[in-house]
Amino acid sequence: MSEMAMYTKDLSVYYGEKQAIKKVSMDFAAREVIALIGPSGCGKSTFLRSLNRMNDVIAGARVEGEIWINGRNINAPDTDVVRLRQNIGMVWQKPNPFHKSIYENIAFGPRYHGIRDKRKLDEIVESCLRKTALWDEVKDRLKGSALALSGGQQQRLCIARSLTVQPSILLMDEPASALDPVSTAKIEELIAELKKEYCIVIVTHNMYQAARVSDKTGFFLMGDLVEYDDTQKIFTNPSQRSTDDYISGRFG
Ligand SMILES: Nc1ncnc2c1ncn2[C@@H]1O[C@H](COP(=O)(O)OP(=O)(O)OP(=O)(O)O)[C@@H](O)[C@H]1O
Repeated sequence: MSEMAMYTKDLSVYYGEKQAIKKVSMDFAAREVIALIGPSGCGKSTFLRSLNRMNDVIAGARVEGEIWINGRNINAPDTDVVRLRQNIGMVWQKPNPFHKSIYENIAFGPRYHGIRDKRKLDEIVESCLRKTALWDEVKDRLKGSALALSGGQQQRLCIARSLTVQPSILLMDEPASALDPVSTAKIEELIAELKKEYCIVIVTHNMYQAARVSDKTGFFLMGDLVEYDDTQKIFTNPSQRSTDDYISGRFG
């Protein structure tokens, strides 16, 4: 059996009276890519955000149920959310590098967590940029502004930034939807490479992308997890009629 990175048990999320996620139980294996798909408004981003407690900062949002990582329910009130977010990195739809140099974007997190030694920081910067295949493209301009990079490079920089604090899980909310096809292909190659080390949960509207990059796929509809299975099964022989309708483009 594959090693488990995380699982949810009866996870529900409410915005005020409205229930956006309905008792979702889902497991995520280490070193696998899990795609979350479904029509707009079905709750994919809400579910993803709850996995590293980002919904805590949304006014009116309330989370019920359990999320287990390393033998702890991270929804418990005594969870150290800063440490939790070290373990679970997040990459957003729109690249959001800091208005700082390429080097500082990567060094920021480790420095925040107490690493001061310049040689150690240099090592982290190089290794994270290598992991995201950016090193050769930027090694001669580490002091240059991150904002001068292309959109695709900025997104890979943001992925590199999320790796600096040694997470085991990466959450990605439509990481390539703002990028051109070549940059998208690079992000997909990167995901295939990163899954050797990390569990990656990705929300995508692009079903071809889900089919290309993921091992397992979860189909959400109106806050319910309708079906969760091997990606190949979901895209060739789903068990539920609504999954079939969605992947065949009959709605959504
Ligand atoms: N901050 C919020 N306050 C109130 N309701 C919200 C909030 N964020 C999302 N919702 C509602 O929760 C439901 C799920 O939204 P969510 O953004 O998670 O869906 P999604 O599947 O990710 O959609 P999309 O694919 O369009 O990004 C929707 O009905 C949405 O209107």
